[in-house]
Amino acid sequence: MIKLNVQDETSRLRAVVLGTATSSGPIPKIEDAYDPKSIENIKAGTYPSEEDMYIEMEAFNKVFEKYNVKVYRPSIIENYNQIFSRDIAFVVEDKLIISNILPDREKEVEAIKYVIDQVDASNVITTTDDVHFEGGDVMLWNNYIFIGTYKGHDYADIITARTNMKGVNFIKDLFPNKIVKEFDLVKSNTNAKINALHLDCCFQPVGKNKAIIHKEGFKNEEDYQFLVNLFGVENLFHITADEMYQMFSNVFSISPEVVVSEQNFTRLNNWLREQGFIVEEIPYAEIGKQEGLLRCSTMPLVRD
Ligand SMILES: NC(=O)NCCC[C@H](N)C(=O)O
Repeated sequence: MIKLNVQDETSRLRAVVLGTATSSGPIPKIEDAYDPKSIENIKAGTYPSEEDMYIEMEAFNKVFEKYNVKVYRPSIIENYNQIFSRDIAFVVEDKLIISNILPDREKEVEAIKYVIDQVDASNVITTTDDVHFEGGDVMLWNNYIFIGTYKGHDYADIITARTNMKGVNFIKDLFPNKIVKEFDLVKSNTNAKINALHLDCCFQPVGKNKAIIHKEGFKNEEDYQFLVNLFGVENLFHITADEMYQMFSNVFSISPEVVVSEQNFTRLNNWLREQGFIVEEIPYAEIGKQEGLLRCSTMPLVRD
């Protein structure tokens, strides 16, 4: 049995699901892609190859090995993209909540069934189809659960909107002891530089009191101000639209001291080191072409 425990974003990681690039399938047709950065790369002929993505994910896996983290991989579904494990389910305290994910990605859940089966069934939470959330939008931070959402009336037409207010309220009801704070995010189906696909695409805490943030990813200035007040402006690393596009906020914490980051994120990696972090740099830019990066590729099960 796996004894789930996740209380925040950065405590020492002990067990994690890491997605897989194996048999991720051919280059999708534009009409089958579900984020603007993938579409851009399909059009430009620069969509990443399975081989390149495999190499990047193995580099990530090596870092987990180095830190003795138990890694679970999804079972392989032939020709199906299973890279971004973060979104398909997520752990809050001792509960594993199965996402109602974008229908195009639904089969990804089957591939981690063998992991779900190792969790006490009373701690596995599912919900009805109208309640939407994806793990990239959900973040635990001490007494808070932060949730990215999209409140526009055109929600159903926005393929980059993955968490609705029914999803936010479901989590609120499930964890009455937590303060659930939702953030209305800026979305674009067509321009990745103005698309905060999930909360972790424009914001993420690191260490014990710092965070990476893209102000313009938040539709309401008050939401951004809320985070400035909570973390303190001196503890925030602000990223530009281009840096959001490169996915600077989607690094991944192995502990409050150790952050896995992309090797080309020079400005961020220097800041992290100045703050005293150990930065484990790996290549991940090919996977980044699908509008997800390191946090998106993981689903933590146990943190100390
Ligand atoms: N948490 C994340 O931001 N996950 C990235 C998912 C990328 C994938 N192309 C998607 O659109 O679902």
